[in-house]
Amino acid sequence: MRPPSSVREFEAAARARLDPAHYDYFAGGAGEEVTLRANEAAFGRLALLPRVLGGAAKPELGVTLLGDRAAAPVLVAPTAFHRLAHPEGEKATARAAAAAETIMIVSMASTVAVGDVAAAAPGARLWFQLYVQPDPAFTELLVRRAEEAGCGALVVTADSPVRGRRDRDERHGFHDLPTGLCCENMRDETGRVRPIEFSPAISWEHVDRLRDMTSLPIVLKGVLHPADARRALGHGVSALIVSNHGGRQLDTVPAAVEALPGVVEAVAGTVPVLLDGGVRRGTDVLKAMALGASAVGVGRPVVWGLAADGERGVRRVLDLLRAEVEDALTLCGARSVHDLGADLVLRPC
Ligand SMILES: Cc1cc2nc3c(=O)[nH]c(=O)nc-3n(C[C@H](O)[C@H](O)[C@H](O)COP(=O)(O)O)c2cc1C
Ligand SMILES: CCCCC(=O)C(=O)O
Repeated sequence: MRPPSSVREFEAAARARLDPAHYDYFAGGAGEEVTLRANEAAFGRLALLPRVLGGAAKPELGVTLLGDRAAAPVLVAPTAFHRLAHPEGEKATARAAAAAETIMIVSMASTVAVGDVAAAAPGARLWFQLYVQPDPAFTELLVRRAEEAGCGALVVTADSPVRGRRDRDERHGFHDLPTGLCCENMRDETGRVRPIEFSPAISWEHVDRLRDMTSLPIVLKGVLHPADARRALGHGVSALIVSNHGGRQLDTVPAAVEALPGVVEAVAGTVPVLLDGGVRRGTDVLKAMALGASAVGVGRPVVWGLAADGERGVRRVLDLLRAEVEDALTLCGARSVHDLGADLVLRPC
């Protein structure tokens, strides 16, 4: 059979393969899914205003983020439970990310322990995503595991003081991983798997504690308000990810790309600003970068690739997006992803 030739087709292929409860877990959002829809729709409303006669034979797509090089400005956003999508789970995703020469942010809720992900994918550039746990000693254990696995950054998710309310999961009664799968990073010293806890009282002090705990760069994920972006700069944060968690946390917040310009303006070039949410095409990547993002993350597209065809599927999703970015860049008359300015994008009035 012909391999899918777009992220959309990968989603259809994944849907056909997955248990409906698992598809809905991956696909769904919080509440009325207003934000989930908005993430993609907002990219559609932005028009590109290309330049002509300015291209390069081989446009520059590579970016360096916190010392890690990515061949294209498309990272693997952290998503949980990859073994629900494919038996090889995060190992397959990491191998594909390594082959595509991009950075994978491993979810704390991975179904393969971060050390085993690293061991399975030599050469992979991994960052580790953390939900601060109410037990500080356990949080520290997770940080040490990420360090030992060779992760290059700690991505602290700030948009989830509680888990978002997702009707699709309620409808299916999907609350736990099936027998045989678990969040492997959550084993304590005795090997017992702890449940992931959310921390309603998570605060800037937790970021300070993490800053004291590790020399890894800290990336704050889930920032939408410019005032929070400014505040983060005073807490030793090395990068920000503008994200609404793919519409899975607080519903009716703005689309990620709509919140991006305010955050970019607030940090004024002091730290890189990344974006995730709704990126499905190379043109979306260009729009985000024109509005000031240093790179983007993709969540569901990677899961669709994994569910459709394991490592090969993820590799193809990442390669497709890379090829689309290259194509769009050339059609926009730009030589490099570093040359894009806000004048490339016409915003609706
Ligand atoms: C199935 C799924 C699981 C996710 N798990 C996590 C997670 O464990 N940690 C986290 O910080 N974000 C998680 N996210 C949010 C993603 O990192 C990212 O913000 C979002 O998927 C981006 O939107 P996109 O799916 O439209 O690309 C998850 C998203 C999805 C769809
Ligand atoms: C306990 C795992 C949470 C994963 C997550 O962040 C999500 O489903 O959005």
